[in-house]
Amino acid sequence: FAPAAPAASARGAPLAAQVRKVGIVGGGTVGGGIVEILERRREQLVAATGGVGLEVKAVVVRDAAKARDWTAPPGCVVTEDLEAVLGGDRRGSYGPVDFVRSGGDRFAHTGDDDVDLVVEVMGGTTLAKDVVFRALRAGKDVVTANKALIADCLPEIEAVVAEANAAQGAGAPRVQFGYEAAVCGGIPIIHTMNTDFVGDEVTRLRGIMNGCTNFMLTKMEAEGLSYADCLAEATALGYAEEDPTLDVGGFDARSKLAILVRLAFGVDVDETLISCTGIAGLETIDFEYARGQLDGTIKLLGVAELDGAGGLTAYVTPALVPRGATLASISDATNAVEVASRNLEASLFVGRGAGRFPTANSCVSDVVACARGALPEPFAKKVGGVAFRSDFESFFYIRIRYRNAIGIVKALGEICARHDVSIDSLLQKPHSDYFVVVTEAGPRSRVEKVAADVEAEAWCVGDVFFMPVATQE
Ligand SMILES: NC(=O)C1=CN([C@@H]2O[C@H](COP(=O)(O)OP(=O)(O)OC[C@H]3O[C@@H](n4cnc5c(N)ncnc54)[C@H](OP(=O)(O)O)[C@@H]3O)[C@@H](O)[C@H]2O)C=CC1
Ligand SMILES: N[C@@H](CC=O)C(=O)O
Repeated sequence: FAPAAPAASARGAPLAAQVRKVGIVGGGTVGGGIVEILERRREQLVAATGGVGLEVKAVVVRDAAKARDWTAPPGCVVTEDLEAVLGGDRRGSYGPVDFVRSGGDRFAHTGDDDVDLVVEVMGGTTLAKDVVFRALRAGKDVVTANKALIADCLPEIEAVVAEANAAQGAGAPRVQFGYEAAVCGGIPIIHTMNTDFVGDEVTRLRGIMNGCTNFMLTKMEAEGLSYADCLAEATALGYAEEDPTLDVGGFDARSKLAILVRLAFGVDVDETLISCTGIAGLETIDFEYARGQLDGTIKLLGVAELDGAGGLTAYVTPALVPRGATLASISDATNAVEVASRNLEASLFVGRGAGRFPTANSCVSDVVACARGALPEPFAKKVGGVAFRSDFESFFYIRIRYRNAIGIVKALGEICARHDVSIDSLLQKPHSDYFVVVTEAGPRSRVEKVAADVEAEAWCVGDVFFMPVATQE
């Protein structure tokens, strides 16, 4: 596939010498944004692709009769029929590239209308998997924002991309797979990890990887809004997943972390083995202790680090973040990823992690790279010899609600001693039903045992909540 040199249009902008026919599966928050950007930036994108026009031929939705907050461009159908996008076989070729002038600067194909680039932005891991795999097997490039799907079956996707390329035959273009939007929305972290760290050795990744929950935590802390109100607002703004349990349960961040682990460390980790705690257990009192007693705030973090002894730990959890740490200042739907590495030492990537245009922007970047035949290989090579460990070490914050009794501190001390957990400090706001224990550094598994034993005490009310205390750097 060799794009021809662009000609100039009457308005001075380059004209499409060839056309990539794009089919989008999903016309919601992200899909609508992609349609809008491709239309708004049509001429500039022809220049960016080196003369290849991007024509959206079909947008597949669940309910074609539903009113949309975006407009289908001329020549594009909005349909419930997946065949409009998946039909046809593009193996070995991108098909005819002839076009005729059809009005303005828009060009239409004289040949078949089979889509040759599929953008999957419907979400889910069942039908979406069929869409992605079928498209790849038919020799179509695929761009997706679907981290749940990638984390769920990354090795399978890798195999299907390889299979699709083997079927292309000598001299035929590569079948490309792009997923920039799948991790941290608008931050170009996939491209960066795939290209800019190849000569480096990453030792730690730490970040805020879910926009919905960061938006919620920001609102809960700053405005004292309820969990339910914050989630409703995040949903209205297009940040939440169709099933918001994925956001608030930490699972969405876990999927993103699993993908980054592969790119940064060359290790495939079964994401279900990654310790994952969401934000549902947090209470107003935790923000009060974080702010008042511990000079910090609370963020949902994804962390992955080498332990220096051939092991890799990874986890998703709310964490107490010191006020002076960079991550403490990341608010609303913004995401941030800190990367510690041997050559670059400390790098920080910050940007919008969710929402229509930040996410659609990443999809469009992938579409343009596909049109230029320039998407890098999707997944960094695997390395051997790194063992994944699901337990991890940290200082911990443990919040306990209690009813008054004699000997609580003694009992707590005995429980901690039993599980080899060393107490750094005991904190209590005056006249509070709660107290907080901050531990010295130790494994999470021991703190979990302390929490279970405390919950069994007659003076303990409800569940014990615990989270790591993040380091400043
Ligand atoms: N929103 C965000 O900020 C981000 C989202 N993502 C990912 O992007 C993907 C899409 O998210 P988003 O746009 O927010 O989701 P939406 O729920 O807003 O949109 C989903 C779209 O897919 C369509 N759809 C769903 N099921 C089917 C089906 N069975 N057949 C045909 N069409 C179907 C829906 O059709 P209909 O409209 O008719 O119901 C809708 O148009 C997800 O994988 C998500 O994780 C990634 C990064 C950020
Ligand atoms: N629900 C996700 C959307 C982007 O990935 C989030 O809030 O981060």
